[in-house]
Amino acid sequence: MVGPAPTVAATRVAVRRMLHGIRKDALVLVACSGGADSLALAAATAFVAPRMGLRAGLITIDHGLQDGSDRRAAAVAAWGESVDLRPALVVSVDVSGRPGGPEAAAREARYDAILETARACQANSVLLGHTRDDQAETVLLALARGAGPRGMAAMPDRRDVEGVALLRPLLDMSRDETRKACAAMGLEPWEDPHNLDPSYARSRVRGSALPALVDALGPGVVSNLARTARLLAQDAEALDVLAAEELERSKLEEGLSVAMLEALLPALRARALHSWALSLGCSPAALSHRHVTALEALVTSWHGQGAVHLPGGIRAARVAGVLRVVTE
Ligand SMILES: Nc1ncnc2c1ncn2[C@@H]1O[C@H](COP(=O)(O)OP(=O)(O)OP(=O)(O)O)[C@@H](O)[C@H]1O
Repeated sequence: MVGPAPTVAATRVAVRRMLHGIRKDALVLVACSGGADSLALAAATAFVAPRMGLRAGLITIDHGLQDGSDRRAAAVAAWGESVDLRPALVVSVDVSGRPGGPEAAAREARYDAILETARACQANSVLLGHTRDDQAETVLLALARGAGPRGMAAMPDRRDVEGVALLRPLLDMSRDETRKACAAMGLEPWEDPHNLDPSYARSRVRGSALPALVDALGPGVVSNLARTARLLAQDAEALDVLAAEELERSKLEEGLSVAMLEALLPALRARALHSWALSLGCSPAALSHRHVTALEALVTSWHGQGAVHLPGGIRAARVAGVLRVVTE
């Protein structure tokens, strides 16, 4: 008997590993754009989930940004139904009026819709088709933007967002492998024209910067960048635990002890201040490196005068040796 092509088998193994331990009665949703990565992922899930006693459905988002995007989304959902991914849902999103560039706005609208839909249909996990190549591109972009170790830690293979687990089983596979898996299954992926549009930074990284690095340094660059993300994620996790302990120690009734913060190593101080700002209600998306640097300056400057404006209308100031929220 001839088994599946190696790339098809690899996607199935990756999905099986990720789904291992998920509650049997739970619904798993695959987020599928119709592109090669998420199509290979959806096909693998359709194969693996019933054999593991799990129910799996599909969600495809119509961003409404291209002519015919509604027809394409409907075709992806119809394919999902045909392979027993049920429910197979099309969700249309409005990307206008969101902060950031068009790419960021579409991503934010997509994640909001995916999480909302998952909760509405009581799916506690969503599978996403990011590959090693996506991970390498994210690391390069974060490096070039000075996003620091947190940004370069890129995408975790698992992240829990208020009761929904976002799972990325294909992070160890290459885009080339997902293309080959689709071809081996006779599936025709959709090519997103945005992926080639040089007005998007990620497209330029995908189309020129990363291939140039591979040319200069060899094909191992992609997996090395992905490995960098994993190593930084481990470091970030350890530092976050330490910073949380220091933050607790620095807490006073009316704010944070400046003396305690000053005594911390810079990496721990920045993390503690970041967590503190989040605990005050700043949104993670809006809280930038710039805000944290300004908070640090407030702590470590000789006079510690002035106030830092944080997202969400929050103002922090140093008042008599205490970093506190000020309302005046
Ligand atoms: N329109 C969409 N509908 C549903 N899920 C999506 C959509 N766009 C992206 N996703 C999910 O997010 C993942 C990453 O998408 P992104 O566009 O960043 O990468 P990609 O490499 O182009 O992925 P793909 O080849 O699957 O489109 C996809 O694999 C998919 O799981």
